[in-house]
Amino acid sequence: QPKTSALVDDYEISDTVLGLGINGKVVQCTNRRTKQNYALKVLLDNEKARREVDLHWRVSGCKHIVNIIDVYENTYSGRKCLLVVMECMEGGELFQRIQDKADGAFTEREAAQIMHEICAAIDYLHSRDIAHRDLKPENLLYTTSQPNAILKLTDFGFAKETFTNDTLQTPCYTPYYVAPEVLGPEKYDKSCDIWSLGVVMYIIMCGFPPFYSNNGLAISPGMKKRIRTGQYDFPDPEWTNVSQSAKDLIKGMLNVDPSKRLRIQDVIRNKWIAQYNAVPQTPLCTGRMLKEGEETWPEVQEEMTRSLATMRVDYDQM
Ligand SMILES: O=C(Nc1cc(-c2cc3c([nH]2)[C@]2(CCCNC2)CNC3=O)ccn1)c1cccc(C(F)(F)F)c1
Repeated sequence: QPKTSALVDDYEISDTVLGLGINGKVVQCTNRRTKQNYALKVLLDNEKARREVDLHWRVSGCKHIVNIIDVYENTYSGRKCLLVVMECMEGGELFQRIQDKADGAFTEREAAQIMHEICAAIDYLHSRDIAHRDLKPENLLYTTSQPNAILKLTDFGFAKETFTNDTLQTPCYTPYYVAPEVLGPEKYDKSCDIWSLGVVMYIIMCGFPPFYSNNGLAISPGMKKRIRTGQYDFPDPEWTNVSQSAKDLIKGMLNVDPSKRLRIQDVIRNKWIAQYNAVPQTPLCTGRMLKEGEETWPEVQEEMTRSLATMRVDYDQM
């Protein structure tokens, strides 16, 4: 039910560009009446954009998902656009906030609390049979730069419904000739999100990614193999003081076999996440490592983007 009145009657669009999404550009805008700032995502109206908006709108009520305020369907220079007005996340990206902390101020307990927030968003999606499929650092934003800011997930450009047509799965209806792939190929889409959760948690705990290409290319053949075979470790000294339960949780999320990988219910029930307030306040070196790796951070983002693209293709073919 997008509005067909002109967005510009209600909002003034600023030329402050907040970022580029998969399907469109994000700029700041201001409500003419309330003078409140919002983020505006401009999408060319097509099937992909309709799916993004529809899925995002469905889950917009979750506390840890960026809320949609309004959607307009306007035509600009003869092109139909979908204009998505969202709450303005003024706290910036997750890893920028961790990097800006004073040295030694970021502890394992804070890391657990952050993971709890991200898991709440993924649990909200997966329990509604929606997979995000693009969970990565630049899609995790804070509401404000205050200490009590809330972390939220954004960009539903690759989100997908994962309903397994379980009507066929109940024994009385599954005709013997139904091919296995008809019974729910989508079951692996959710495990994409769990793998991403594992990578994000690994970086939160130490400030560098578990997988990286060592020859400067965005994705070296070696890196793809290391991801498929789960070749990563917890190198000292950065990981020396990190709890075993945190390491075990990461192992469960980075399991190379998607069918053996933890489900979101397993993750949020895990003690380290469920009782994040009881996690030891061990200082982590994340902020320092993020600062040291600041110049190569765009490559880390690029590698994660490519790994996700490969995984989406692979899982769609399973
Ligand atoms: O980005 C900001 N506010 C924001 C941004 C978004 C947002 C939506 C999407 C994105 N951002 C990205 C940008 C490129 C990286 N991926 C995410 C692509 N896809 C989206 O769907 C939503 C709501 N408020 C912001 C606003 C004011 C100040 C600041 C800063 F803190 F940087 F000063 C940031």
